Amino acid sequence: MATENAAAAVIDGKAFAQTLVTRVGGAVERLIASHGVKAGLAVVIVGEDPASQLYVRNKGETTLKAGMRSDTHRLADTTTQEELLALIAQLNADDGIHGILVQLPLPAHIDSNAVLDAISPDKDVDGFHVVNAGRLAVGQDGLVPCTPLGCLMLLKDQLGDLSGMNAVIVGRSNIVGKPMAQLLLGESCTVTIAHSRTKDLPALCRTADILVAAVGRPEMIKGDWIKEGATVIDVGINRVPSKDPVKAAEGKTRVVGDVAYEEAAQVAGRITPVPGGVGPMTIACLLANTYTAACRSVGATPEKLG
Ligand SMILES: NC(=O)C1=CN([C@@H]2O[C@H](COP(=O)(O)OP(=O)(O)OC[C@H]3O[C@@H](n4cnc5c(N)ncnc54)[C@H](OP(=O)(O)O)[C@@H]3O)[C@@H](O)[C@H]2O)C=CC1
Ligand SMILES: Nc1nc(=O)c2c([nH]1)NC[C@@H]1CN(c3ccc(C(=O)N[C@@H](CCC(=O)O)C(=O)O)cc3)C=[N+]21
Repeated sequence: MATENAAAAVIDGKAFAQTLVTRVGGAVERLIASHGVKAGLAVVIVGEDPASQLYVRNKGETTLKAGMRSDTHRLADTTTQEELLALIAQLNADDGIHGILVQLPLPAHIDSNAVLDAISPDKDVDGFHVVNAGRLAVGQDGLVPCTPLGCLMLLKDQLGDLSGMNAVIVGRSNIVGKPMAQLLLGESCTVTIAHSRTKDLPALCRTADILVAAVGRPEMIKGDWIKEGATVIDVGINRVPSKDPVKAAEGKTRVVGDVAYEEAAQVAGRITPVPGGVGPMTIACLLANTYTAACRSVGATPEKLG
């Protein structure tokens, strides 16, 4: 039965992420004290996309906040694949760098898979290397993609044991949908992955106790697609014109998710907002992965953070 004026609990990813960054900072300090190693992250960005520049700046600032080394390599969009591969080889060989992130998307003249697979799997803090995808699939320790890892932390914090729950993931990308499915399967959820060819997506979504939206289409998932009381994780980051027509005409934008938040919040039990939900968790998990990689590089056991 629908409750009148029901409103979902808002999952505060921003606050959770801040706590996680603080915890990573403490663990980083202890690794310096015990092993003399300061965790270091290198971020590589090719080209001038303003949204990418913003993410890269946020990542750099948060990395420093956690007491880590943060190097940013800004390359022109005319950079050749060979030049990029040479930089990665140099970072792979650098003992002070434990994590390497190459910001996606890359310019069209560069083969992204070739670049991602050139990163040493032990430094692949994005978890995009085929070896880390394989480790996740077979349940071995590796590095897990940051966005799905952050979503899982929020879900476990909210719901505790996830076993037996029906999880529907909308989106099958290698960076979000597929690894999210592996993680939830690992938690003994019953997992369904939906995509652009899925039949009757609204009906499928209504079966979900856990609904993860990673589509890249602004506010596509409507309130009446959601089962009452479900937990909704909105991964989408979409820039749309500002609500104010004057500001919109000036080119001002706002960020919305893949879920129609206002109506979904009337039905869901819990929901992540955009902004302030999954996005900040992605950055916090990037730091956690860099710390984990730094520990493994010296044979230390990483502290449990999530
Ligand atoms: N918060 C964060 O930290 C991050 C947010 N994002 C955001 O998450 C979203 C998804 O990103 P990403 O996974 O890279 O996106 P991709 O574009 O790689 O994948 C989108 C997926 O959605 C599916 N899809 C597209 N249209 C529909 C539709 N009408 N019905 C059902 N499924 C559909 C596609 O299906 P098909 O395979 O059939 O084409 C595809 O599997 C984006 O908004 C992105 O900005 C991404 C990374 C990190
Ligand atoms: N190699 C690689 N790894 C990535 O992890 C990667 C990438 N490439 N390319 C781009 C996407 C996108 N992404 C985001 C990370 C944080 C926020 C984030 O912190 N968002 C805030 C602010 C949103 C805003 O206002 O713009 C929030 O949601 O609250 C968003 C998006 C990482 N990505």
